[in-house]
Amino acid sequence: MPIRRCVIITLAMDVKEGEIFLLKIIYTLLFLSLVYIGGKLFQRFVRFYRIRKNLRNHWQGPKCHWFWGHLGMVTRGNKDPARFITFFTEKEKEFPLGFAIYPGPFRAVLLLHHPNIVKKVLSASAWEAPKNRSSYAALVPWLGEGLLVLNGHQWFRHRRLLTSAFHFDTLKPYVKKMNHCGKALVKKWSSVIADHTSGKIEVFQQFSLMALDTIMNCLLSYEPNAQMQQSENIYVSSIYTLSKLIIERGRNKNLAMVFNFFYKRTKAGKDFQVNCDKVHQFSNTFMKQRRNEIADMNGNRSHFDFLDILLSARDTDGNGLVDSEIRAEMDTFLFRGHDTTASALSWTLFALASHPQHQDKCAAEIMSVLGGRDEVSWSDLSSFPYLTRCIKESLRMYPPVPVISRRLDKDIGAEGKTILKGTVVQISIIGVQRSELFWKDPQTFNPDRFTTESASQQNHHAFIPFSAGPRNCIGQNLAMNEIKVVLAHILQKFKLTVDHNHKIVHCHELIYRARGGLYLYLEKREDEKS
Ligand code: HEM
Repeated sequence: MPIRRCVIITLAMDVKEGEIFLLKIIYTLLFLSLVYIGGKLFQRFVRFYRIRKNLRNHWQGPKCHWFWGHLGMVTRGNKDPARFITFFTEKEKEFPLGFAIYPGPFRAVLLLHHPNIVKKVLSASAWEAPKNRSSYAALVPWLGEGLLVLNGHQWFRHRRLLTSAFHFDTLKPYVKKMNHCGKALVKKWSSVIADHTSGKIEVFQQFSLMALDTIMNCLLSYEPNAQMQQSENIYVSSIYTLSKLIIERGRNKNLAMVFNFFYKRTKAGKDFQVNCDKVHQFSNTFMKQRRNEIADMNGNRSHFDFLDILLSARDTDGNGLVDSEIRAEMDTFLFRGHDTTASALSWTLFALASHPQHQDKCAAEIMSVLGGRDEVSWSDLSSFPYLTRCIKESLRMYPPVPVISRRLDKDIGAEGKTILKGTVVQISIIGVQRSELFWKDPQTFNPDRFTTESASQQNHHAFIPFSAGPRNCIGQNLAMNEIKVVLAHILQKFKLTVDHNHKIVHCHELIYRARGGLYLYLEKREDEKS
């Protein structure tokens, strides 16, 4: 007798009619669930097969293993961290539009570095080309569902509610706070060097703390004084621990660490959770305190910052953001608003230190505009054309965010090719900005690429450090203002030179940074020595 019939008969001997009926329903549901899961898996496989076939037929890529693909080519924990940067830039001659890579048997990614195709993807609506959430997976437990990772209607709602926080009227009073933090940095650096001697500093760490002071001061009207007391402030030390843990997780050779399920069980994963809790506690407490302040003053608060806007923003139905959404935005903006700016400041100063002729021109421009004042005003910001060109050239060569990722939700065609719905696309900002097809001598630092005349002849999507289209960087004006103010303070006082004994290891870890630090020598400017 077949086993199935035998089981049914045995069951039938012990159970009543009603129970048999119930069992039949359970078995049917189980069977239907299996069919559903199988169908979904089959559907996914068919979609992946179509995408892979399209990529194989129309988008060439570097040679790879027939089954494992390029797994191992860009491996985690690669011994050469600069490999990641070169990987994005060196394939351009071979594949001028972009190329496909297969990081394993069931994954396919299309890397784009041609401005015309990049334009098509970036100008697609946020629904047609949503963010690829898996590229932000490690950040989500910390940052929550903020603007950076949201998609669809939620993203649209948040972006609309937050846009007024970056209008010029809101940004204007921030310049005073930027001056304050820039001056504190100069004071700190002055103490590093004794008169007529030179001092060595690691700029990434210095700018990171300064940018954190600035962003918290601007957005929350709170100064943690991170520049002076990094380890004493729980919030500051926690976000440094979190960044460090995320970077270490990215370097970890153990592939299982990609999955939150395994990572959460490790010591590092538990440490990560403890620090996430501390950061969230800070944001929650701060938010509640501000609510009380607003209530105490019957809404008559004298200053209006980002947090005030978060708390008071209402959509057309009169609904505002709930506490968890406000906290996610606070955490997102404080994190995203400091590390990127610190990277931009570090690389610009490095570029100027490597090219003294440009550094001197910037310093002369700053001194002529400020005329001895030690405060940069809002109107001064548009009076530094040479400095602005140098900053842009640095953002071209060393984009703080070198790559961004999308998962297409519709077919997109460009340059005679089609990218199918469902394809994961990586836009190589660094590849576009160092393309030999669009930039003459792309590896040379040349600020004159950004004169009004040269810029007008350039393909607009060949320079996208802040991305472009509906999901461009909401904080770009704030960032540019801060970079100008801080560099004006530094270059007015100091002359910088490169430490040629220290090898610079370029890498992409959360942002474009130098592994092991970026060291420069400081010297007081001649006119400052007297
Ligand atoms: C030099 C400094 C900066 C650079 C190079 C930069 C670059 C970028 C890039 C490339 C994106 C697109 C990311 C993607 O599509 O995945 C982006 C988005 C974003 N940036 Fe920035 N950023 C900078 C400064 C800032 C600052 C100061 C803030 C906050 C005050 C900020 C907040 C954001 C947010 C919230 C998004 C997500 C916007 C959205 O999806 O609607 N960024 N940034």
